[in-house]
Amino acid sequence: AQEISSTGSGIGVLGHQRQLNTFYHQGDYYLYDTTKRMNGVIETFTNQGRGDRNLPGVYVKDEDNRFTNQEQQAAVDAHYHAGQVFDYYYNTFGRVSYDDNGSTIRSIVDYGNNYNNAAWLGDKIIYGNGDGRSFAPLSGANDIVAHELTHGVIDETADLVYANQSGALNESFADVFAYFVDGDWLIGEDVYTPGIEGDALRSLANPTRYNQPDHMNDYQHLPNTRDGDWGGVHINSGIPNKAAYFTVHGIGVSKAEQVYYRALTTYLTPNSSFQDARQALVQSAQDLYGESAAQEVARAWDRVGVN
Ligand SMILES: CCC(=O)Oc1c(C)cccc1C(=O)O
Ligand SMILES: [Ca+2]
Ligand SMILES: [Zn+2]
Repeated sequence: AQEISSTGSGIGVLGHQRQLNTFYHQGDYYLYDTTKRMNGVIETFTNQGRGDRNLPGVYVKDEDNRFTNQEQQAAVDAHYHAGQVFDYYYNTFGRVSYDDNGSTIRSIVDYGNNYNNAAWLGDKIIYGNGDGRSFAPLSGANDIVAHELTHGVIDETADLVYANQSGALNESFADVFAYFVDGDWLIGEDVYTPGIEGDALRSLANPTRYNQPDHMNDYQHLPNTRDGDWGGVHINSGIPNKAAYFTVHGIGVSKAEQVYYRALTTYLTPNSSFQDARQALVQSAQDLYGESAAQEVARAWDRVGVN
């Protein structure tokens, strides 16, 4: 049968026109992108609102290669933003997909019912559609897509244990690379509370704005349970997030992204603490850019009380 890669179009969650890499197969066009290097395929499924027992759901397809229906919007953005994040990691670090071995990036949208979450499940990403009040469909935010795929990168590199300080670092590195991809200090702002302008899930510039600590004096010792957010991984991440904000202002974003990538892929290990992260980042800055950059990174961590 004739099978060809093709270029389609679509409309995203916020009404943006998107150009899409699709695949023609037996009369239909699929959200299946084979244009990436080393056969890095990007494919998008819908779970049609069912739960995790039905993963990965069904391929998203369209008969005229124009994915313009309302119910296709979440899939359009999951596919488009996954391609953007693949390109970011390849163009910036030469990394081919989350595992640097060209693994398929598989996204599933329409997960669950009114699900206000997104998650990396080890080899796929799931996105809820939100309940329309707390969230619009979550794949509509490129920083959320970057955050989830970075969880994949982290698992394949430092593999930071998702609890307590290593877990807060896991969360922070996911937010920091989301910042590098999206370019602003807010996380999730494009889909968070669609009825309220200007707010976000988190802010790296002002963690306290969204009830996160930005200094060790306010580190929250919580139980390593689901109710304790695994020791506060989404709370205490405010401290390394603020250090990242100071680091970018110290050495600039182009150096900072190489320093963060080198720390993640060379020095950090599953049980790394905030202190270990400071050392890994200072050493990476020293390796790549010398003494003055290393001192700027050390200063950034001094300012959040991690010495
Ligand atoms: C920025 C993306 C993010 O934080 O996604 C999550 C949401 C919305 C709820 C629960 C967990 C996560 C996560 O990926 O850590
Ligand atoms: Ca953002
Ligand atoms: Zn996360």
